[in-house]
Amino acid sequence: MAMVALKCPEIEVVVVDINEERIKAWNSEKLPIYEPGLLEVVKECRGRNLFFSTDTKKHVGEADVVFVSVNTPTKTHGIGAGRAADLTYWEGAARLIASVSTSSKIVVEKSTVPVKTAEAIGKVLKRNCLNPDVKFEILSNPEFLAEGTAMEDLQHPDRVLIGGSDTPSGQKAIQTLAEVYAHWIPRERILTANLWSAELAKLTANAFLAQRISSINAISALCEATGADVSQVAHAIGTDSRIGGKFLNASVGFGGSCFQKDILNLCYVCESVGLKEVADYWLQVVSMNDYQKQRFVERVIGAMFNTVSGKKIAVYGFAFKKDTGDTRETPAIDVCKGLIRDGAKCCIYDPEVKAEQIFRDLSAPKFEWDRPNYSRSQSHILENVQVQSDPVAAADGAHAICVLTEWDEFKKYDFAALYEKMVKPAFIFDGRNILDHAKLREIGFITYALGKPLDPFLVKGY
Ligand SMILES: NC(=O)c1ccc[n+]([C@@H]2O[C@H](COP(=O)([O-])OP(=O)(O)OC[C@H]3O[C@@H](n4cnc5c(N)ncnc54)[C@H](O)[C@@H]3O)[C@@H](O)[C@H]2O)c1
Ligand SMILES: O=c1ccn([C@@H]2O[C@H](COP(=O)(O)OP(=O)(O)O[C@H]3O[C@H](CO)[C@@H](O)[C@H](O)[C@H]3O)[C@@H](O)[C@H]2O)c(=O)[nH]1
Repeated sequence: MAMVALKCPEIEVVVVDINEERIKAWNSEKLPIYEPGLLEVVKECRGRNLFFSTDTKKHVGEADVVFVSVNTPTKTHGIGAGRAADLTYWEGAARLIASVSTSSKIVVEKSTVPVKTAEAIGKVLKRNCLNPDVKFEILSNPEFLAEGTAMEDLQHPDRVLIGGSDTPSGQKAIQTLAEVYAHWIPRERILTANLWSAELAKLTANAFLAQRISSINAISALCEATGADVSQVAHAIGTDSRIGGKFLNASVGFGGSCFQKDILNLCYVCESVGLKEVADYWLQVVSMNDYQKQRFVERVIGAMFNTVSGKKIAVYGFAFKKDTGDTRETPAIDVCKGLIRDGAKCCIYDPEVKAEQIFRDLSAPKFEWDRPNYSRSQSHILENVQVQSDPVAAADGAHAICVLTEWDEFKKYDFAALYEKMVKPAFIFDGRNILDHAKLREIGFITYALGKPLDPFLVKGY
């Protein structure tokens, strides 16, 4: 919405949220999320044609176009728990729109939703609006930005997708929204589709992207077993223009609020229409991701003589990727919990994630719909977690460093100095393959690089 305000000075944009704290932060110097370049844009537009308010009734009532971007998390209980999207917030927003509307509106689905949500929302809007002259046109306009690069993604998107109904009023609404984006996006990049295609395209895009990561992560395990190098394999296949080179970085696992949620949602939709085999196919992407996190934990414990009990392990990076403070579904949660379950003491450093957030994430029970064995109390977890604001202090007296986020600053650290402060043998487990492994070995570290030929120290029988 900040980008719309920036590019369309004649449009008044009001962001409303029921969360007062967040709106207060949006109106301050310290925004509620860290996203490079966002503060500058907000500062330029705020008070001009961009406003933040908790007065949902007033501003929704006055709007011609309402973008609904509320959260659509995975259901945690009831029918479809662990798979289906929880549409409570969406329905709440739709009821509010219906109750305050005195003029016709375009309602834009910006949240990621299951296919056919527009149909359900249409019914809620129609049945709850008291004024029979008010008409609602629903559009699906899924968002494809990635966190950490959001401003660049919004400024130069590969495409914008707008789905609407085939009726004349549906087509008119599509054109209205297309004109907003046409302020800065070339027309040929503004794609139109029917509602169901647009809704399904969003889930499919995330499923395909996540599938690439799970595929290369599966190959990373095979590389370690055979002496191949996953970076070389990824480069070799990525130069085939049919495959392409992006999203082939092997990692400790994908995280973020979207990939897992949206694949589970896709699987639920498949199951609901009787396509069990299709659901099983996509579910494997999530299972492979869980396997990769577990494999990393086992690698750490196995390398350190099968025991991490009482050992301090420095964890570098807690965010789910670099350049964000977001920790939703970050692989660091599962990895830290896995190490602590085996007795390790994790000392975590992340340049953007606050200590309260880390403690909250590690104390919350994971939604364990598929892993009943993990349902132990979380209290022992927190006793074994320390959060450090200094990476050197985090490594002081540690047996190992685990790199779990690809923050650029990690590459610049003085690892020789860190080595001096650590217990020997000192280990480094690079879950993002961002460090100079040859140099680390020269310093004396036992170095594990994901999907790369194993350090002789880690090979059985050495
Ligand atoms: N985060 C991303 O990078 C990203 C990218 C593409 C799509 N999406 C999708 O966008 C949606 C939102 O994601 P998010 O990460 O911003 O979630 P979020 O939980 O950070 O934010 C959602 C906000 O909606 C507010 N809200 C809930 N009900 C409301 C109501 N009735 N009226 C007004 N405000 C209400 C909440 O208070 C919250 O601040 C999800 O469907 C997500 O899948 C997110
Ligand atoms: O080669 C890669 C690329 C990414 N990742 C990991 O995958 C996760 C997701 O990364 P990314 O997709 O860059 O960030 P998100 O903000 O989750 O963005 C995804 O999810 C958004 C929400 O739906 C979509 O809008 C975006 O298009 C889609 O990329 C992160 O943990 C990354 O570290 C890898 O492990 N290897």
